[in-house]
Formats: sequence, structure tokens, C-alpha cells
Amino acid sequence: MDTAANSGHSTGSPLARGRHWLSRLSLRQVFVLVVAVGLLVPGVLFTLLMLDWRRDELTRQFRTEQERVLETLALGLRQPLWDLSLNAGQPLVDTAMKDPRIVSVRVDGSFPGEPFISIIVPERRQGRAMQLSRPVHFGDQIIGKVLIEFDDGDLRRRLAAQAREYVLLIGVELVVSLLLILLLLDSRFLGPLRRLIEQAKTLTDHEAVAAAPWVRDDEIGDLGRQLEWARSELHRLFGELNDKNDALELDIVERMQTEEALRASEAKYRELFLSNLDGICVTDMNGLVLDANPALLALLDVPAEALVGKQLVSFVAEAWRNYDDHMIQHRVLVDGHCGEYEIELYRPGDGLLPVSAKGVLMRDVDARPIGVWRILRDLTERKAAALRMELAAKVFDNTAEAIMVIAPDNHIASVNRAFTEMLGYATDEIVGQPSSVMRDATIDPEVYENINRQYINHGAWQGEVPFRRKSGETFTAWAQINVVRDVTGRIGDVVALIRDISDAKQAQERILHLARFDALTQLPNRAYFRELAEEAIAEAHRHHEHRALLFVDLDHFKTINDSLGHDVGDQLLKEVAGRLHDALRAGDVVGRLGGDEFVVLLRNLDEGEDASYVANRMLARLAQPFQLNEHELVVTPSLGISLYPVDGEDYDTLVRNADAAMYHAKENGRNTYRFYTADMNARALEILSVENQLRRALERDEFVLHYQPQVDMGSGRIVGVEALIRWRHPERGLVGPMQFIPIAEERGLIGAIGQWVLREACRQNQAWQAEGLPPIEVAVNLSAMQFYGRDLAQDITAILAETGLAPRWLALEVTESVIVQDVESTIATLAALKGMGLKLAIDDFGTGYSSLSYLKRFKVDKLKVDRSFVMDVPGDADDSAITRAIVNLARNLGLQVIAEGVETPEQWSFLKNEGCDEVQGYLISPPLPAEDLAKRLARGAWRLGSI
Ligand SMILES: Nc1nc2c(ncn2[C@@H]2O[C@H](COP(=O)(O)O[C@H]3[C@@H](O)[C@H](n4cnc5c(=O)[nH]c(N)nc54)O[C@@H]3COP(=O)(O)O)[C@@H](O)[C@H]2O)c(=O)[nH]1
Repeated sequence: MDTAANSGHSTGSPLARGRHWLSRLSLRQVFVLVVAVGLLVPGVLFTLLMLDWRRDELTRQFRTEQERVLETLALGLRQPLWDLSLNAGQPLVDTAMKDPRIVSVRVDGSFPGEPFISIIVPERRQGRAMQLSRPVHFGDQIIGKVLIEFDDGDLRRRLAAQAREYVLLIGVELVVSLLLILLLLDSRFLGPLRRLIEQAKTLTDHEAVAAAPWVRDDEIGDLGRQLEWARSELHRLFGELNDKNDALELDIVERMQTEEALRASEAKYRELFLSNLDGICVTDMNGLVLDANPALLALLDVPAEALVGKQLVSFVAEAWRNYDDHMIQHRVLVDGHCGEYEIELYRPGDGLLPVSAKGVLMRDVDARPIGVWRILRDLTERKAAALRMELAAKVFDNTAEAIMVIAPDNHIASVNRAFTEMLGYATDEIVGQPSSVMRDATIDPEVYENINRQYINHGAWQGEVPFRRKSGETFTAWAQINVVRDVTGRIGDVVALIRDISDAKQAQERILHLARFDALTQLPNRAYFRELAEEAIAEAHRHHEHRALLFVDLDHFKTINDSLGHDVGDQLLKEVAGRLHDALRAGDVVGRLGGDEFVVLLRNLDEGEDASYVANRMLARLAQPFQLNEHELVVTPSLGISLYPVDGEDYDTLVRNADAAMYHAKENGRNTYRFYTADMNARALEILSVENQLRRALERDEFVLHYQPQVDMGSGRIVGVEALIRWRHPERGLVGPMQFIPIAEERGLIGAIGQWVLREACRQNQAWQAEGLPPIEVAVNLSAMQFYGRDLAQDITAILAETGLAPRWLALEVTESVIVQDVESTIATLAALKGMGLKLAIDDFGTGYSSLSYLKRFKVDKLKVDRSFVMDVPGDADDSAITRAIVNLARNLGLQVIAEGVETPEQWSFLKNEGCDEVQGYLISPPLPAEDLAKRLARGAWRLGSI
């Protein structure tokens, strides 16, 4: 708009533009402009008039001076011109030329031709030139003429200087006048005007203070006073207005707050109505439903239109309608409300719904009844909960587990029947008692306090608790304790489920015992012994002590087990376990690894060698015969000893090394002990390797029998041979029986090998006979395992039948140590074998177990004097005496006697003299392969003459 207006003005007439320009000037600018114009116009006019006057005056003065110069020359030149004296005229003219306004002077005579004098200075022409001339009279005669050319440049300059002076004068006057006028204007008019403006501005300013009073009596002073009056009036009015405004604002705010509170309250109640979990409806005084909340619609499972506008009574079950009506009519309408009462609502399509009902009378502002609030709460869940509570109470009372509720003050709040039965208290005896009443007084109270801390800190705890019954009897219970907290997390009751686990504990202990102890011997089993041993090793490690681990294996136990049955074997193991245990000091432990293997851990050894005392004690204890039912058994052990820490620092190493040492003991004749040495493991590995190879040797037919002749000392005839096994090892060549028979015995392989030997010996003997060689006995060595193992008689019968050898050509050699293992059983076996017609010999006779008392009962044919006695006869008196005694014994018992290991003629002679029947030894022949032996046989009688 302004822009348009401005542009309109700028494009209007100059007058309009001027007016507009003027309208935009301030009052001061207008005053300045008016005063300036008012002073300038007369000043300019005055200056122009003055200049005009001065020009006329100066021009006039210039003409006068021209006339005078011209006159002066015309007069001065009369004579010279008359005289034509240039010298006289020239100075006059030169003098005139000194006036700078004269450009030229020309003096003409009355004679023709050249001027009498002519002087011209052209450069003096700067303005307008004026030429004046005058005739020169000499008397009345004109004798010449003077012509002067004047320049008005000087006149003009003087006029211009005069004009500048006027302009300057007027300018100064104008400025001074303006300043004076402005000063006056400002002090008398503009200043007060500004004050009036400032005063006017304060009219609407409520905070403004009263202006200084106007002292002048002119119009401005009046205006100022009027303005001050108006200001104070306005101020007063504004004050009143503000007060009213404030009051109004307060009123509006209060009203808005009230309205807001009303709206919030209404929304709240509406929200309460809508979100209430209870069903709520509003009915008029006739029971017509005016409004219903979603909970009620959900309760009845109907849409709003099915309920609103309908009689609420139509949803009340028939049976409850009168009652409901009674409550509304006689309670709600009379008292204004009623307490909760139960009715049943009809739920379309879904039967009846138990609800609690409540009614509140609604009134209008004049307290006139206008309707009834109905509040209906679903009781389905509450009834179910009540049912559950009832059930829980029954469970609580009838459950087999004892339950105790402890109140926060640590007193027993309630117990169930099982509890009273378990603890022996009647309910009223125990309820109210402190929970500590059931503590076992022998238990450190800290145990119970710790349990209390556990369940309080963690909310629950379960575990074993020692309790005391009313009778004083203590028992172990399994308690599951749970802390019940209220919603704030505060500890409420503590519920404890208590189960008497005394029986289970005993069972557990039994199970633990079974898990730890060998059922047969009641010694720690392999696993538990390891535990104990590892503890003992750790303890030794801590205290820098020694320990010894003994590996005990019974010699030939398998034989006993197989021959006499497992019952006897079991009894023997029990007895052995007892004896081993008795041989130990307190703190030492013996365990059973399995079978006939026992391990012993010795503590508190001053030095490793101390273990040998225990080993010897064990050997001595076990050396005593065992009387098991009708059997008297002799069992020897082989013991291996490893020492902590020198032979191993952990249990497995110690056991492995003791085992290796035990094998070494077996290899060294059994019934002894060996300390572990580093090379034993290599030996153990070798044994393992031999065992594996032995298993394959039978399949690969790697065994062979050599036969050593047995010569009758009287005739020199070979009357028999001893079959001695060799192993044609694919790598080691021919391996002697001592290299593998003990291992075969130990590892249970001797049965199969022995069978093979028996069969092969019988077959070969039968073959020799079939070749027509003189018939001889073949003697076969029997191991204990063969002797006590399977039915030996039956096996031999089968072999004899198979090979066709007559029983009388087969002799069996059994060592003393074998037959004394179980005397009764041996007697029976020997009798059976004897009955078959076989020959029987006791090998190695005299080496230790000579049970002379039983010898008569043994049905043997021959005693074989051990090589250890023979080798030193006749030189050694003792051996000679023993040999002699054995020969005599045999003779007295009616038995034959054969001496083995005869290597020298002296031995031969001694034995011959003593009456020995037969001999066997390198003197006659080493064991020979079957074909070599056949050749010997073929050669007939032994040539004794050379001996
Ligand atoms: N259960 C089985 N045991 C067997 C069987 N074959 C052999 N053996 C037993 O092995 C032991 C060693 O036998 P071997 O190395 O064959 O030694 C026998 C003879 O070679 C040796 N002998 C014989 N005469 C002499 C002699 O003059 N000097 C001397 N230094 N040694 C000699 O004696 C061994 C025979 O002894 P024995 O049996 O006591 O008569 C040996 O104990 C065999 O019993 C087998 O098949 N089953």
C-alpha cells in the first residue's frame, strides 16, 4: 500500500510531489525551510537591486573618467598637434596609456595620411571595448581628432566583487538569522512540543510518574497541563481497569479450573465406570437399564443394545428375582443403599452366573430419587478360589508330608496332621511354640541359624535338618522351606514341608557303603580305595611323608575258584581279606581291586624298607592253611611294593608299579614280595606282549614238545620220557617253558596249552608205539590250574580215546605245591586218575610242602627228587641226606623214585647206591625232539658200561 502510495506520489504532479515531500518533513525541518526561504528571498532581491545600482554608478563613473581623459588629451594635444611636435604630444599620450583600461590611443591630424600618434596595447582587451573620440580645437579650428578605445573588463570585475560581497553578506545574515530563529523556535516551541509528545506518550504508561508541572502560561503550558490531567485520569482509570481485569482473570481461571476439575472428575468417573472390573449399570426408578459398562456387558455376554433399555430383572435368574426386588425396594429405596448380597444372573445361552449385587440410590440436585446404581461382581473365580482353599485345607491336613507354618515372630502358626504324627505333639501343644522347640540339642545351634539365614536371604531353602520329636528321639528330616512375602516384599509366614528321611538316610548310607565297599570282603572297593589312597598321598605330599602301596595277588587263586567252586573261592577271599587287614596297623588301609587282587596303603613309614615288614607279616599270616568247610587250603600271595614318592607321585603310577613288582614276585617263584624297580615296567610290558603272542601261538601251531629220557637205573633202558614244551617263536627262536609257562598260568592260558601238551604227548607216544618202538611212559607236567580246573579225568579220557594211547603209558607229574593247595580235593582227583590206569608222580619232591602225613593217602606211583638236591650230591651232606631220605621214604611207601637233573657219573653212582629207581638228566640226554628221541629208542638199551 505504502509502496503504491509512494509510487503514486512520485509519479504525480510536481505540486503534489512537493506537498507529499513537505508532509514527510519534521516540524523542525519545515520551520527551517520556511525561515530559510523567508530570509533568502528578500536577501536575494535586495542583493540584485544593490548590484544593479552599483553597476549604474560604476558605469557612470567610468564614462566620466573616459570623458575626462579624452578631454585632457584633446586639450593637451592642441599645441603639439598644431606644432606637429611629436615629442611634445607623445608624452601626453604615454601618460594616458598608463591607465590600464585604455587599449589604444589614436591621434589624427587634419592632414591626410598617417595618424599623428597611435598607440595600441591589444592584450588589454578583456571585456567589451568602447571607442570615444573628440576633435582637437586650436581655437575654432579643428586641427585633429583624438580616438581612445576603452576596455570595460575592470568595471565588470569590480561588479563581480561587489556581487560576491553581497552574497556573502546575505549568506551570513541568513545563517545567523536561521540560528537565532531556530534557537528561539526550539526553546519556545519545539522543546515544549517534544515534552508534550513525551507527556502524551506516558498517557498509556501505567507505571509513568507524574510529569513536572507546566509553569508557562501560554497555549503550550495549557496543553501540557491538560495532558497531565488526562494522564492522571487515564492512570486512575487504567488502575481501576486493571483491578477489574485481574479480578476477571482470576474469575476466569477459577472457572476454567472448576470446569477442568469437573471434566476430569467426570472423565475419571466415566473411566471408572467404563474400566471397572465389576459390572455396573444405571437403572431408572422402574428398573429400566439406562447405561451399562463394558464389564457388565462382558459379564452377561451381550451387546449394549441387548441390555440398555431393557428391564434388568429380565437378566436376574427366576429364583432370585423376588429377593433382588426385595433388596431394591426395601433397602436401596428406603436406606439409599444396600450391602452386598448374592444372586444369580441369567447369561443368555450360557446358563447362570453367580454374582454379588449392590445397589445405590441416585438423586437429582433436589434430592429426588431418579434411579439406582447397580454393581454386579462375578463370583465365579471367588467361589472357585474358596473351593480351592477348602481343598488346600483338606490337602494341608491330609497330606503325608508334615507341614509347619512359622509366623514372622518365629512362633509356630499352624501344623498339619502329618506334622503332629511325625513330631508327636498335639496341635494345641505345638502351635504358638517357638520354632526352635524342635531343634536337636546335640547339634550346634549355628547349624539352625545358618539354615534360617539361608531361607531368609534367598526366599527358599531345602536340605537335611536334624529334628527332635516330643519324645526326645532325634531324626533327620528333609525340609523344604519357603518364605511367603507380601506385595511390599516384607517377610510374612515361613512354610516348611518336612519329610522324615531317617529310613532313606539309612538306605543312602547303605548304598554309599555298597558303593564304597566290596560286598564280599567288606574292604574298600577299587573306587573308594583310590579315594582313600589319593587322600593319603595328598597328605603325604603336604607333610613330606612316605607312603607304600602293596599290590597283593593270590597265587593260583583261579585254580581254586574253578576247581572248588565260587563259594569256596569267595570264602577264601573273605578269609584272606581278614588276615590282610589284621596284618596292618591303624591308619593303613587294605582294599580289594577285584578277583584275588588286593591293594594296601601303608602310612607313617620311616623309610620305604618298613614296607617289607608288613609284606613279611602278610606272607606269614597267609601261610597258615585255611580251613574252609571240609577243605584245608594253602594259598600263597605274591606282593609288589611301590613307594611314594620315589616310585610314583600319583595313585595310578603307584598301583601300576606295584602291579609290575607283583609280577616280578610271581616270576621269582611266588609267595614272596618285590620292591618296584624301574626295569619292572619294561618286564611287565614284555609279559603283556608274551601273553598276546601266546594267545596266537596255539592257533599258529607254534608249540612243540621235546622229550627227555627217563632211564631205569637197573637195566639202563629208557622206560619213559618227560614231555617238555618249547615255543618255536617266529622271532625269538626256540623259547623254553620258563619264559612263558608262568605267564600262561597267570593269564589263564595254561588250560588250553596243557590240553595241547597232553594230546600231543599221547599222540606222539602212540605214534612211536605204532612205529614199533619199545613202549615207554610219557610223563606230562600238570599245572595247578589243570589239576584243579576242568574235569581232568574226563579230559584225559577223551584224549586217550582220541589218540588211542593206553592209560598206563601216560604219567602225570604234579608238583608238591599244587597238590597241597587242597589236600582233600587232590586225593579225590589223584584217586580218579589212578583209577583210570594212569601213572602219577610228585614232581620237585622235597622242595617245601612235603605233607608226609597225606603222602600215604595220595595214590601216586612215583616221587621225583628235585634237581636242587641232586645237583650237589654226593658232595653236599645235607642234599645227600635229603636225597637218601626221599629214596627211603618212597621205598617204605612202596613208591618208585626218580631223580632229575643227573648230570654226573658221581650223582649216578650215589643214586644207584641209594637205591634210586630211575634217573633223568643231561648225563643221559637233554630233552630231544620227537624224531631224535625215536632214534634213541630205536638204539635199544642204554649203554651203561661206559658209565
Ligand atoms: N606245566 C607244564 N610245565 C612244563 C611243561 N614243559 C616244561 N614244563 C616245566 O618247565 C620247567 C622247565 O622245563 P625245561 O626248561 O624244559 O627244563 C627241564 C629240563 O630241560 C631240565 N633238566 C633235565 N635234566 C637236567 C639236567 O641234568 N640239568 C639241568 N640243569 N636241567 C635239566 O629240567 C626241567 C625238567 O624239570 P622237571 O619238570 O622238574 O622234571 C620245568 O619245571 C617243567 O616242569 C609243560 O608242558 N607243562
